Amino acid sequence: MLELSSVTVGYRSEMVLTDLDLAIGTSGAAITALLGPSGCGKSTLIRAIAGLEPLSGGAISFDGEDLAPVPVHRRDFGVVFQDGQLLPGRTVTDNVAYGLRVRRRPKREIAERVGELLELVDLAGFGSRKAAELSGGQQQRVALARALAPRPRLLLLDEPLSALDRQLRERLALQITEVIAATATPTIVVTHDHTEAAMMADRIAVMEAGRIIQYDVPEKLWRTPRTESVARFIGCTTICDGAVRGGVLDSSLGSVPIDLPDGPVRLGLRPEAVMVGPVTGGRPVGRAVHVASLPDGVRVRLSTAGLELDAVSDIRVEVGADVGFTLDPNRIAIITEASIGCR
Ligand SMILES: Nc1ncnc2c1ncn2[C@@H]1O[C@H](COP(=O)(O)OP(=O)(O)OP(=O)(O)O)[C@@H](O)[C@H]1O
Repeated sequence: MLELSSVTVGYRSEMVLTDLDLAIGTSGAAITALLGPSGCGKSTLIRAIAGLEPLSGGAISFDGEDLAPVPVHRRDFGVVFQDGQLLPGRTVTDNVAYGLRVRRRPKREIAERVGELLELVDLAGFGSRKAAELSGGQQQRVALARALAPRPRLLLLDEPLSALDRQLRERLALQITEVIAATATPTIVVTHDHTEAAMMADRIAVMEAGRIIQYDVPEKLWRTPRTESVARFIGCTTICDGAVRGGVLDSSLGSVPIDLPDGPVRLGLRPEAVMVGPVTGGRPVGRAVHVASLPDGVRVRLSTAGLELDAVSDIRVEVGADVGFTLDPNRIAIITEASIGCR
């Protein structure tokens, strides 16, 4: 178990992490994503866990051992940064072997382990190539192999995919999770992309302004974001209040059956939770103010009940037309810390 209690870290007088608490299970190949907007302190947190930033307050422990007196190289944590930080003029083999050489492992063991890892990251046969001669995706796979070579007890990945193009990112995200599973290494991966977080992680810790505000399995995070800002961060573009009575949710955006106890609720709506259809009796109506044809369907911005609402559509919609819409109760997010108003 990695436990952070009241962790505070600052640069000069400005505090970046303030009283941050988080407990992460570290058995097997569990992957935790650290998700949050740019500048919220994700990299600072990873660096603090790795021992690269001193704490101004609080404590970090691993399996009950306080890490304060344990220097970086004794923590047995593997770290991969955004740009891999390989030794560019050295071979792939030298790079992967680096951590084993500094630990003075026998030559034969190093050769075997390097071979095993290059196989695992799909770079067998690349051992004698210079790191600088590889593509960005290949370099990140070498960095992953290098971090895993000494069998770390925790792997820390700081935005390992952010320098790569989207298609490659998705492929590499899956490959990284396979490698982590094969080596059974507990991992924390930093990302600002919630889809990437869900592709890779078993649990997601959402960070905002130097604190963890929610730590949940992905399904729970999508369905029940704790605050409006978490809801917006995971893609809800409209926040609206409603009330449940007798299994029916009523709001200014219509009524839908829902499996929730009676009482006021606050909804977060992603475009996928709002489906456009023809204007028929009983269905709420909105005016299309913007229409975009995306690869996975038509996205419509509706003006209705004094607010703007993003929706998806299977039918052709013209800007300025009135259309009907319905909420999909299975895709609505229910914000657990409620207050009143629609925006
Ligand atoms: N070495 C440093 N010296 C001074 N301030 C720093 C330093 N490193 C980071 N900061 C500041 O700390 C805050 C958090 O930065 P950090 O890199 O931890 O955030 P992040 O969530 O990882 O952001 P991003 O997603 O953009 O990488 C920012 O305001 C940043 O400017």
